[in-house]
Amino acid sequence: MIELIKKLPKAELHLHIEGSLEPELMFRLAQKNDIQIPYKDIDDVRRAYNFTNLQTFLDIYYAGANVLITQQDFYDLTWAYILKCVEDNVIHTEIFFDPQTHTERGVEFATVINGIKSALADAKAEYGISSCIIMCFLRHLSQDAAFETLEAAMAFKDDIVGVGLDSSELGNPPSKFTEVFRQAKDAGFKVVAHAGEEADFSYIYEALDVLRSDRIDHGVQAIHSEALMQRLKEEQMPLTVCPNSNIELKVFESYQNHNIKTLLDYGLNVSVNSDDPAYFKGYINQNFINLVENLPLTEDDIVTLVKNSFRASFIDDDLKQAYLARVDLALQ
Ligand code: HPA
Ligand SMILES: [Zn+2]
Repeated sequence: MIELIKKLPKAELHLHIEGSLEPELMFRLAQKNDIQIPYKDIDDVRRAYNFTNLQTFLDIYYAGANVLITQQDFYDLTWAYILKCVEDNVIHTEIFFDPQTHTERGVEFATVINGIKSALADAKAEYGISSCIIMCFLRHLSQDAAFETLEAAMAFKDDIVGVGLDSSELGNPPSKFTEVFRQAKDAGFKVVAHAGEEADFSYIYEALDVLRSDRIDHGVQAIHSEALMQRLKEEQMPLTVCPNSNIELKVFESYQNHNIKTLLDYGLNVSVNSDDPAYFKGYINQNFINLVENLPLTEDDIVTLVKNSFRASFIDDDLKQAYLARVDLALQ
């Protein structure tokens, strides 16, 4: 099973680039940029990665992102993630970035996106890895702040495929951002939103009906509504599930209790993703491995999860078919 996981080409659809900042790079950048971080060494950092819910993680994640200052920093961050993609056989990746985490500290929008973009161009040239960029609005901030971010993004419209919604979910429902998502969708951006990670399934309905979401990030709380499950199945609405994240943030008590197999058996379009791999103990293959070691997933289930990652991606249909054929080829 583990051999199968490793040999299958995959797409990753739910990856926060700031969440791929490994402690080693965090230390190097902190030193170079003369930024204080509250850790004395790498072991100390790893000890701090002990979360009780989403917010306890976010506090540490935003503090870590403070070390990112220059375009080269964002390049190095992205390039380090690309090397993990090579290792894990990820051939297409759709990465999130949080512009407000950086612009609030005085780092220019252009600095961030140009660093990410040039690493992704090199990933294509060097390894043939395709990618796209999704910009997330921080939901703990106001809709006005999201509008400012959307305006800044318009200068990079061709570099950004979609907009998303992340950060503190509870108390910040999708409907807080109705107008800015309407404008983004009308401007031609794809729409995704974190919904039903910690908050209840009503947030998933809002993401679908109010934001006109093309995918739901996480979405695991859908399980509590039969009507919603039926709808997600009928529409084949993708859920980008992140098992390690859900365990580390205590959304489920253990891998044995994770509902991904139930969602899959129901006929939903679920995929496996790493979310914030530097913080949640592993990249995409490790997420798959943790699942197969704890749940009765079959080889066919693994293939379905992997194919779903391509089906749910924002690439054009021809490339999608080509990638699905590569999965079949790897199975021969
Ligand atoms: O899992 C997450 N949920 C919400 N916001 C986030 N920002 C990074 N990771 C996450
Ligand atoms: Zn996420």
